[in-house]
This record gives sequence, structure tokens and C-alpha cells, in this order.
Amino acid sequence: MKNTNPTQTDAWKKLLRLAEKKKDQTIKALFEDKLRFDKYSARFEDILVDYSKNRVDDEVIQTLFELATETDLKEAIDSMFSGEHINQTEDRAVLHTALRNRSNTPVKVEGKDVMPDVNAVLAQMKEFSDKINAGDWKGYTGKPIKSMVNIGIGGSDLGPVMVTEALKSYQNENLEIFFVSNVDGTHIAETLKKVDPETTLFFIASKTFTTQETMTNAHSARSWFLEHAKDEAAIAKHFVALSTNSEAVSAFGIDTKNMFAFWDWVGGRYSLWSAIGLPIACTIGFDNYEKLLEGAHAMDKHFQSVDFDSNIPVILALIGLWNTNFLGATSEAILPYDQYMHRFAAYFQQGNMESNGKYVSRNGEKVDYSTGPIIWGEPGTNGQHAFYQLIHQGTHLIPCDFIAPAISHNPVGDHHPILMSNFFAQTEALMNGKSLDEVKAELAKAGKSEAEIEKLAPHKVFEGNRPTNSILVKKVDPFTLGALLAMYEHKIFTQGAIWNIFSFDQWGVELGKVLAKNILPELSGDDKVSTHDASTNGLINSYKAMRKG
Ligand SMILES: O=P(O)(O)OC[C@H]1O[C@@H](O)[C@@H](O)[C@@H](O)[C@@H]1O
Repeated sequence: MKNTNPTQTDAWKKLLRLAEKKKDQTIKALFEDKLRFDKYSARFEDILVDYSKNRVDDEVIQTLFELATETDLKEAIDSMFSGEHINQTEDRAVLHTALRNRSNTPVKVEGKDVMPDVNAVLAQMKEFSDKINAGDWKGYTGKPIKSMVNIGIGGSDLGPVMVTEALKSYQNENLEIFFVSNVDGTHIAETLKKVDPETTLFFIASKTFTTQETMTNAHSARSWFLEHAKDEAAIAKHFVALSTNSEAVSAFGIDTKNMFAFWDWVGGRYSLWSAIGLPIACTIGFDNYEKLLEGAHAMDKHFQSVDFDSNIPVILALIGLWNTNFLGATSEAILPYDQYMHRFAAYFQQGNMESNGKYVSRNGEKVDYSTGPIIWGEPGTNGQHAFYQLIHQGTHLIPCDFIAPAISHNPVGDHHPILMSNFFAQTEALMNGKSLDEVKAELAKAGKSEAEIEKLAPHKVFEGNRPTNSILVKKVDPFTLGALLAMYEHKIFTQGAIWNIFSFDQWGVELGKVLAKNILPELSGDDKVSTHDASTNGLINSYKAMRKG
């Protein structure tokens, strides 16, 4: 991967000039071009991506493509897919794409094709998930598994939670799945109240198998289980490990024949395609899990082979970059109009913010431009009644992605058309707004006096011109979800490549972990703590006093 400061490219400089020149341009006015929707929307399989409601015109879009070319994006994409060690600070390849490489073409890491190992683990996952689904995997008293508990955090939690929720309508009705991530004892305690040790399977999901939260929860689950089973031999029937660390798995007491492996070239936040996806395969069946992989693979091929001007992840990345670096946006909202997708924004919060939340460039210097935005969001229409006020009339520019299915899994009465009317109305409102004249006319029509109109009108004006993408899919099925996930992953990759940062490490999560380990022993005993700053000492000592008194 080249090491280009994007701000030094001709395209970046031109984009700065264009942002200034076009600062009064409105999206609404850009729609005088009757072909705008056709030009600025793209289809991929059952997905339509409409990016026409952005503050971009042909000149801006072309210059953004020039930026991608000048920063050697094509070369960066090829480096990732070909297994180069693009995660340089950890000296690792980045090959989640190999996990879903349904074409099965060789993918080499240090000269060795990884596909035989990938396929072997997939075969192991199929065999296991088929047994769970058929009720053939029996617990220590001979009963089939009914409940599954995934114990993991971060990338070992969010992907499986998000996908099993998004594809809940594909779930085997004989099985329930729970997720325990938080080290707060409440999470495991409340979950264990709902399950029966005789019919529960625990997935201990941790790439490193050293993560404090996960190991603490795993040990509590193990103790709870043994209180009931009273026989260590029973653990083999109720605990499986999803990990890269076989030594730590054995040390925990899980037989490595019940371990599903993956490799250091799979980043935690990109791991739902690996053995970390086993709870997904067990919940929705292996065939559906395979379709998820197929959808992602189809998007991988698109990203790898299609020219930038029709490459969906590249276009979305460039528009996001335009909003961030040239229009001043600092956050992006992801708003799925699909209740099943309620963890989608949370999933890409990690995907985006852990990948591109970096202020150091690939040459080790502090960047002087913005990198990854803050990602947030909730499903529509709940968000509308909570935070859309700020999106419509606040002082921040919040570009939004609206995502919705044309066909609902639950066609109850007229719910879906009502939901969709909101989906369409929001992006229209955000673009067009409502002018002072329109507001005044409306108030006059409602019989308000001149004085009342003058007083009220400014509060009811919507400036509009707020950028949105609309992503309309036929149905949220496994293939489409897989493609959507890969689309966002590659958007993140593209932005990281252009921002010249390392998107696949996460050093920023380390410091807090280390300090917590130092503090833990200080919390026991009665001694006053004085090793920290006054605030931290004060807080720790107050905590101790509160527990005593
Ligand atoms: O899967 P394990 O190793 O338990 O890590 C879980 C999570 O830990 C965090 O600190 C981050 O590094 C995440 O990227 C990772 O997904």
C-alpha cells in the first residue's frame, strides 16, 4: 500500500476549491437534472443504492474518483485481496474475504493457500450446526440442545447478535439464542435464569481467548454448569470454543476437538464470516449461513473488479469522505427501517469506529484532516420520535443512510406501507426542507394572526439540504444481508485507504484495559488508594467507603 497524504493530492486541493465554490448549491436545485436519479443510483442484485440526495454534482464526483486514483485505491484493494500484510502494525494479512470466497480460488498468505483450512472449518461448522438443528447433539442427560449462549464481546459478539437478529425469521423455532458480553454480572446472571443446564450449549467466542470480560463470563458459566452437572466430563457436550488460541482453549478445559479455529488474519470486527459465525449457522441453519457468505462474496467480486464510477462501496466511501472532509460532517447515522436490523448500527459502530478512529497516519505522523466519523443510529421509525429533531433542525450536518426492505417478513395489516411512507418522507424532507414563505402561508391558512405568524414562523422553517443515501433492498434475506455487510466493510476499507491510516489494528482499546488490570487489586482491602491522580484516588476511595457504609 502506498503512503500518500491525501491532502497533498491535486484532487484534494480541487475538492477544497469546489466545496467553497459550491457552498450555496442545494440538492433540491441539483434535481433540475431530470436524469439525476438514474445517474446517481446503482443496483446490485436485489439492492438499490440511491445516492442522488447528496451535495454532489458531476464535477465533485469526478474529482472524488480522481482522489481515489491519486491515492492508489486500486492497488490497496488488490493488496488486501492478495493477502499482503496490510495490517502493518500487527504484521498481518487482512483476509476476511477469503472466509467467504465461494469461488474457492487459491488465496495465499506467505505462499500458502488458506482455502483448504477455511473449507475444513466450514465443513466442521456444517457438521456441528446440522446436528444442533436436527436435535442430534445431546446434552449430558441425553436431551437435545434447546438454548445456546454465546459468550464473547466486541467482534466476538456484535456480528453474531446483529445477524441472528436481522435474520430472526429464518431461525429454527426449537432453538433459542442468548448473548452475554458485558462483564457486569447482571448479564450472565439474567441469562442463566432463562436456560436449563441439561439443554444449553455455550459458545465461548474469543479470538485471543484472553479477553477479561469473556473469560470471566465463561468461568461463571462453567461453574454454574458444573453445579448442576457435577461432572467435568459433561463439559464436552455443553461448551465449544471459537478461537485462534488452542492452548488457552485447552487450559480452560474445552477439548480442542470442540474448538472451531480461525486465524490471525481475521480481524475481530470482521470475524462473523469465520468460526465466530457458528452461533449464526446453528440458529438459522448452515444453508442460510452459506447464503450470507455468498452474498458477501458477490459484493467482494463487485468491489474488486468494477470501475470506481460504478463501484458501490467506493462511491459510498467517497461521498462519506466528501461530507466529512469538505462539508464538515463529524458523524453519520445508519437508520434501518427494519426492526430485525436493530443492531445494525451498533455493529457498524465497531466496524467503522474501531477501524477508522485513528489520528496517526501510515507514516506515523498526526493527520491534519478528519478521519472516521462517529457512527450511530436506531431503527426507524423509533429514531424519528427521538433524535431526528436534531438531524432536521440542529446545528450539525448529519449525513444519514436510510435502509429498508420492499417486502417485510411480517406483512401485518398496513404496517409496512406506513413504515415505508416514513422512510420515503424523511429523505424528501431532509433534502427539501420547508421555506419561510411556505411556513407563513401555512400559518395564515390555519387562521393565525400576523403577530403569531412572525413569532412562530422561524421555528417551523426547515433549511433542508441535508444529505442522505437510501438503500432499498427487496427483502432482508441471508444473501442480501451478506452483500450489505460486505458493502459497508469495503466502504470502511476505502475510506481508511484514502485517509492513509491503518484500518485493521485497534491499539486505542488497549490503554484502558491495562489500567483496569492495575486497578483491580486496589479495589480489595481497606487501604486508601493514593497511586493515581486526585480524581481517580477520590473515586476509588469513595467506592470503597460506600461499600463499607
Ligand atoms: O475476540 P476477542 O479476542 O475476545 O476480542 C474481542 C474484542 O476485543 C476488543 O478489545 C477489540 O480488540 C475488538 O476488536 C475485539 O473484537
